[in-house]
Amino acid sequence: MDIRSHIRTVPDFPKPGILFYDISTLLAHAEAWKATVETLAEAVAPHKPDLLVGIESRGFLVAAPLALALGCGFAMVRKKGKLPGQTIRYTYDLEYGTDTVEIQADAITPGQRVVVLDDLLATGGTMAAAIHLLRSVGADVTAAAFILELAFLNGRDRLDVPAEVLVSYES
Ligand SMILES: O=P(O)(O)OC[C@H]1O[C@H](OP(=O)(O)OP(=O)(O)O)[C@H](O)[C@@H]1O
Ligand SMILES: Nc1ncnc2[nH]cnc12
Repeated sequence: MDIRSHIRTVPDFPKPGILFYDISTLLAHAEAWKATVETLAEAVAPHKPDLLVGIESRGFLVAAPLALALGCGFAMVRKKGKLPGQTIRYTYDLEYGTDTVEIQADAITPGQRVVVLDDLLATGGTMAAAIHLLRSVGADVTAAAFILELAFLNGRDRLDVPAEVLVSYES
């Protein structure tokens, strides 16, 4: 299955000059989406996760079916202000401004092996922040995994765990 051919690119979204990589078309194609989840499951399984974590929101779409395929639990890293109970927050720099991610303090059993999922690796800032947050609640983060990476933005350089990627865009 050619997963790349099911990812749509949309110019000038969300602002002029940005090429948006849209996974809606991949999600809508039953066979391509099934192959995506199965291929990611093969890539992630060797990292032996106890738990998968998805980053809001497109990361949830990837991590939840993968957790079912691998027989793992699933936990959420969310944008701030959306999780009940005691939470831990981490604020990180974006190209312009800052963003804040949050997790429930009891989402991880200390020492659990965690693989973090997102749809797309761009600058790596979001994934690096999620990994920082997960470690602060005791996770042993063994890998990050993505459907696609924008390799020309060098997001892997911001990660200190292996990154599993199905489709790489070089330019
Ligand atoms: O590597 P980075 O430069 O940090 O960018 C990647 C992040 O950007 C997108 O999320 P977005 O904030 O657009 O939210 P969404 O998933 O809710 O659409 C994408 O889903 C990643 O989480
Ligand atoms: N170019 C892009 N397309 C889709 N999602 C993104 N998140 C960060 N950069 C993106």
